[in-house]
Amino acid sequence: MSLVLGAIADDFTGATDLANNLVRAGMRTLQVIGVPGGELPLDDVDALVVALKSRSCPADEAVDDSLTALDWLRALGARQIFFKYCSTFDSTDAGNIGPVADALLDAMEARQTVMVPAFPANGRTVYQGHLFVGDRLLNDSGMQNHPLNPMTDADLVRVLARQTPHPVALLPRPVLARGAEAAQTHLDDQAAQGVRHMICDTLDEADLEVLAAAVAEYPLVTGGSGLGQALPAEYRRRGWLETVDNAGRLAPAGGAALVLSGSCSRATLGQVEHFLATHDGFTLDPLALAEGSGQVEQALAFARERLFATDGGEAPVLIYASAAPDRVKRAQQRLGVAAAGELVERALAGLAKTLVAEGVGRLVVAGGETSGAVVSALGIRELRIGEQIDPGVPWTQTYIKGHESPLSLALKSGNFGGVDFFSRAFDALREERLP
Ligand SMILES: Nc1ncnc2c1ncn2[C@@H]1O[C@H](COP(=O)(O)OP(=O)(O)OP(=O)(O)O)[C@@H](O)[C@H]1O
Ligand SMILES: O=C(O)[C@@H](O)C(=O)CO
Repeated sequence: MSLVLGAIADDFTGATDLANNLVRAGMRTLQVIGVPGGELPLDDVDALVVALKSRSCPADEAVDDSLTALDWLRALGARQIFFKYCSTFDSTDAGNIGPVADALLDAMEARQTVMVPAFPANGRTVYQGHLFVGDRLLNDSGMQNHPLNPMTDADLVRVLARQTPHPVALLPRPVLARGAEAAQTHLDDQAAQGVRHMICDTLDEADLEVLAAAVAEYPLVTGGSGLGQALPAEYRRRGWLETVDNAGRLAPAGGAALVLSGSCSRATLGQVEHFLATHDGFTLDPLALAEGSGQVEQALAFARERLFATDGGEAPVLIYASAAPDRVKRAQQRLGVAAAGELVERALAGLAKTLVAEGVGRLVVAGGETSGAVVSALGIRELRIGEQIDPGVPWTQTYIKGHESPLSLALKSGNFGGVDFFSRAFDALREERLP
């Protein structure tokens, strides 16, 4: 069968999150990093997810990269295109969700798309167009302090209207409650009135199923990974997708275990604190990195001593720049937002490169931008998606040039994962190795 879904994700952890849900719904899924230059083995692939780093870059760059990915996916015959962004709608008034969605619609000559950021399994729901994280409105969820794209407005119709010159409207819950046909009729009516972008209410999995049934034949859908969980059943119903066993099997894992965290999201801060209660950690500080005070070398020495010394144990260690909002703000005021972020990303990416070359084989990275930097530094082009650790975060595997064994990699979105995620992730992988 041919490629069913081609997805364009605006960051790395977001791509993995979507790929994870597709695998769990039975689609054999390959995640590629950027648009690949050469041939890919696509015989047994139902969905391809292209991971871009286009969430926080200038809008014109995000548009160019997304259009390149679109051309490639359409040339491979993808039946539907999915523009994946964050379940917390991470963007600024300059974009990039609106400009990218508009450019994709134009290129596909499609009249309308849906915006479905909700991921109920992770507490992201939308009601009356307002995005909630758990029981908090988006702007009161911690996302108002995001280092790169603070989200200070939970009304997504209003947020998106600032990013596009085209009309934006709502597909409200009462319509969804009447089923897929009612939803379709509402979407059609709005399209006939020239509404290009439909923000969709979503309270639970049942709403996602209704939405998936209503939009499975749209050329372009957009949103979080929740919609990705519901679409495969619709593809199967239409005879586009075979049923396969275990779409996410990986090879056994090995090598030293390391966690790198550049995420300052609330969930990550809790995970860092929890991990440090029982494991060793090393703090990176952007101000010290800017002064060139040798922090990266110290972090390397710290990790080598614990991971590779002959009497070193199996215990994972953590190197992190994750910090509370006041510390992040202080660094940003001194260095600038982008420069502070880049310093940290560069340091963590460099550490990943060196330590993987020296024997780290199991690596957890926290933060979407951070994951992007690490994956680029490691030269990773493709990831096979495996077992889920927590909703939205699977183990993945890839082969690094010059290494015999695969690198097992978990890319954790900032706000995903239980409080014990960092230690539990490795337990989950170790269990997989038991006979
Ligand atoms: N102490 C710090 N001071 C300033 N910036 C920091 C600090 N620590 C990390 N950063 C930067 O903050 C940004 C965090 O973004 P990142 O996408 O990695 O995490 P996140 O937003 O929590 O994750 P996600 O995008 O998956 O939700 C990165 O650019 C990182 O380099
Ligand atoms: O949708 C989400 O919340 C995540 O997949 C993500 O994009 C965070 O970077």
